[in-house]
Amino acid sequence: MIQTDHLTFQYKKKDTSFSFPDLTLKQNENLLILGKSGIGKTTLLHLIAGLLKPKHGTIRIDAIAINTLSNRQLDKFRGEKIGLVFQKNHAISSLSVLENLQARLYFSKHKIEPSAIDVLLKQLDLHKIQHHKAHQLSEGQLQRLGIASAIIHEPSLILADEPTSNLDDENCKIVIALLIAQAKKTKVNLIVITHDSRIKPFFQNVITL
Ligand SMILES: Nc1ncnc2c1ncn2[C@@H]1O[C@H](COP(=O)(O)OP(=O)(O)OP(=O)(O)O)[C@@H](O)[C@H]1O
Repeated sequence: MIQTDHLTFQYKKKDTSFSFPDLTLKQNENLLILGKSGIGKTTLLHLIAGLLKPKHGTIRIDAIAINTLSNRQLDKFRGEKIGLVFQKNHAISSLSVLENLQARLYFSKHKIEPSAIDVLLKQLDLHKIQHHKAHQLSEGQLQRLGIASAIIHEPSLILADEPTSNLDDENCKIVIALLIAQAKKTKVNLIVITHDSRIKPFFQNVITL
């Protein structure tokens, strides 16, 4: 469950201030946030992820007002509860697919059954290349590794920043369907921000900034 109230933000040394519409997502609900380049989509996603602090307003995730947490509490909260899918891959290039996932799990301190890693590798069609180093992977494989890394620790919120903008139509559909299926399977909220309107039909809740 996510709720934002009267969120505003201003970057240091920047005149422009952002004022965001209130968002409410019940358990299992997904949201697509559209908007033209520079409107503040990534800023909003980073506020929800606790990577930025709002100037005013509140962000509640599972009833916890994250803007009241200390930086240390926030790091812990984010590591455990939030799965971030970035536009660019953040895989460690010298590690294999499997090692990247194990590293993500290690840092989240979350324990899962070893068989659950296998299941995820299969679901994301990464099992045959699980021992390949990240630097050997294609863009599509890296994108799927990015999704696996974002959800391996079973977060309660998945946030995806432009997950499809570098993908062709077919891979765009595959990636968005995977994200939605994963969110449904683990009964968590999914928020996607993009200017890629191809993915609009996949979402019931859509807002444009
Ligand atoms: N760290 C920063 N410091 C100062 N200004 C920033 C910073 N990050 C972003 N901005 C500015 O804030 C505005 C909104 O940026 P943001 O990245 O949130 O937009 P966006 O809607 O996600 O854009 P895009 O679709 O191009 O990624 C832009 O004008 C950008 O230049």
